[in-house]
Amino acid sequence: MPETLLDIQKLVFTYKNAEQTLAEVDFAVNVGEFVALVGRNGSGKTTLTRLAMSLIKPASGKITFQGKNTAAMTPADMARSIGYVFQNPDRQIFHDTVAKEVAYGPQQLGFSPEALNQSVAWALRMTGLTELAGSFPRLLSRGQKQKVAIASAIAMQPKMLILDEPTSGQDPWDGHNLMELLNSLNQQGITIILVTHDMELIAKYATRVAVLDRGHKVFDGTPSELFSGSRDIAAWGLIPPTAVVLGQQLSGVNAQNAAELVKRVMSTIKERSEDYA
Ligand SMILES: Nc1ncnc2c1ncn2[C@@H]1O[C@H](COP(=O)(O)OP(=O)(O)OP(=O)(O)O)[C@@H](O)[C@H]1O
Repeated sequence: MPETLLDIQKLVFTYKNAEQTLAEVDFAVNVGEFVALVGRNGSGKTTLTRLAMSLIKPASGKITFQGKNTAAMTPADMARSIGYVFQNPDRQIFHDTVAKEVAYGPQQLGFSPEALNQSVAWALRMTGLTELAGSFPRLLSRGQKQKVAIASAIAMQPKMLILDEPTSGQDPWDGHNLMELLNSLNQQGITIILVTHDMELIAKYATRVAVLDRGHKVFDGTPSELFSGSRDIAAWGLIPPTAVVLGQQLSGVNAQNAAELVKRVMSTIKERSEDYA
């Protein structure tokens, strides 16, 4: 039996003077999963993660973490178990060196000096920041700042990491490096929830995808189920990865005919880029 880490049941949330943002959402995450949380802008993804962190409280419904009800827990309590990485790393960087920044969280949690040193060294090593330990974080590139935010989160030895659109605004190389980092953290046992609009990343890295649409969870399954063509994902504001569209459009092409294959691939890519231009 997989062990449930985060269990969200029948969660309802409404911002003041607004329409209902989340409507009876059920969402459970097991130990070791790499779950993508997707959906069009305003579908409620960030709200759901903020509820999981106890940054806001639901109108009704229940959230448990490792079987414990989080209703009376504060964000500081939740930070012991879940590392949260904001979309904009500038929102969570305050100290004048990378090392001090990464050490702040575990210091607040009361790590012993030895555990603190070990944890900070591990977090810097995992994120490739060891050489930048003495650097001023605000002068780093966006990709490096994002890694500082992740190092700060993992230095607290969380069971789970929640990242809200960490690759948005990054160049493809930084985005790729970041996903490889998340993949290796996941392989080291950290459960991951990734909020993203990037279907290519989901197809490559996620073990499961949950789709929110106007505050309702409308899909929860594997990336291959989501992209199998059996669901109208465009109605949820999602665009399938290029490889999936190619696979669907090229079925029946004789793969031994390389020239024809290349021609069809190129024209499909061109059509898609015109569709979404
Ligand atoms: N502080 C707030 N007060 C009032 N309404 C809010 C607040 N924050 C978000 N909302 C509204 O709640 C809805 C869900 O927002 P949320 O940020 O959770 O969506 P999202 O799926 O994360 O969107 P995006 O992909 O754009 O980040 C939206 O309609 C948004 O305008």
